[in-house]
Amino acid sequence: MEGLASLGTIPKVSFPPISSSIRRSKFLSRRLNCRPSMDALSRNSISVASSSSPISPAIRAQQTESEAGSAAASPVNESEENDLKVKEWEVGMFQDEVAASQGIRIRRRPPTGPPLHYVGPFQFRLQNEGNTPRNILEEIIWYKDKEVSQMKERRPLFSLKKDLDSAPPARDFLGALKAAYLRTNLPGLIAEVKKASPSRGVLREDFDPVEIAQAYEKGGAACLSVLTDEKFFQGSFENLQKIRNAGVECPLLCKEFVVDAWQIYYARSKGADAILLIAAVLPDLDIKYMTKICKMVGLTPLVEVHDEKEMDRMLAIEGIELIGINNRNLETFKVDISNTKKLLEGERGQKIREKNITIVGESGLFTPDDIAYVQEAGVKAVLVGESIVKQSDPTKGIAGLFGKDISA
Ligand SMILES: O=P(O)(O)OC[C@@H](O)[C@@H](O)c1c[nH]c2ccccc12
Repeated sequence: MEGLASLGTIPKVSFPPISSSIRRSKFLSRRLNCRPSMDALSRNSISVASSSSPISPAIRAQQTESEAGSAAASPVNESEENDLKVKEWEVGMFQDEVAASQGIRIRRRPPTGPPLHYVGPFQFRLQNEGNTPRNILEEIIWYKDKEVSQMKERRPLFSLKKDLDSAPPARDFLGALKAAYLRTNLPGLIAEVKKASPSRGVLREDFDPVEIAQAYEKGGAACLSVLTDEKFFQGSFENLQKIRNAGVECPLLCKEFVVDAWQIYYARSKGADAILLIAAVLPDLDIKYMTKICKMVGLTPLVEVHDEKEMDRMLAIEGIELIGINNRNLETFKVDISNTKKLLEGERGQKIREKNITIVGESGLFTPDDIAYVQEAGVKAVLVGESIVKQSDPTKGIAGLFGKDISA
């Protein structure tokens, strides 16, 4: 399992009963709104991931890469295409099972609708219970899944990779946070360039991302976080690029909802220095694989957790150096800064210190007392948006947040 991230091939298994293969193909054709060929229907041995090696978007990115490479040389024929689609369906199925076994409630994409012959009350029931997102995070993730697959079609991985050489060099995000802590004896600030959010609406009407970024830098921010999600947060990759190209020296976190390793390459190509990975969305294998991809391309992964279970999962993974504790529950929007304290207490806190992991307190921080509270709890950095972005002068907003000028 550990080595899965680096493998180029996926283990082959056979579907024992031919009928289940046919069922899957039919099911898939409904889901994909296409008809699988007889070839795919009659095959009882196709290449899929075995359930002992749950495949993730991470692996899909690898597949995309090799698919992209081979597509140029030889066009994929119909039966191969069908096999691929069957495989994708299998992959999705295992992904949700694996995620659920790790306590992840967020489903990566809507479950397939009811079989076509189901009518009347069944359709009604299934639509409400299955195919509607259960909360805002799930809604964002389902949308992101579609958005990313469209973006991938326009910019396949192999072409994206070529851009990495010409991307502005990655800077040391974690190093900047540590240096700020040493310099000020206060948590290093990741100041967020955030126009709006689903829970708070528009935070700032006159939103000039570069001006805000420069004001944050002037105010003593160690790093910046730039929302790139357009639909729910009114952010963009254009903002990220503009800030980077304007010469802002603070390392930049790409604040995204990552569901596919492709997004990591994309963020780097746009000049990001770090990227968020959300444990409530990504199973362990994705986190492991994606952290490796991040390191390969020079991005610092910031892994976000919001409860004990997610923290324990991340503490069991080797090589994680930066963990954010979100005080906002992304499923309910409830904000409670005592969450940071709760997750750093007792043995957990001990383990975090032993592993020398830097903890970021995220969300709902407004006053010097809030900062002191999370610092006391053990954080060495904070991620702050609303309270500083709303100030007419965000530079002063930072001084207000810390109760003193931290720029010197
Ligand atoms: O505006 P606030 O409450 O200071 O929060 C900032 C940041 O923590 C929040 O925007 C955030 C934390 N994790 C996220 C994941 C996705 C989108 C946004 C977030």
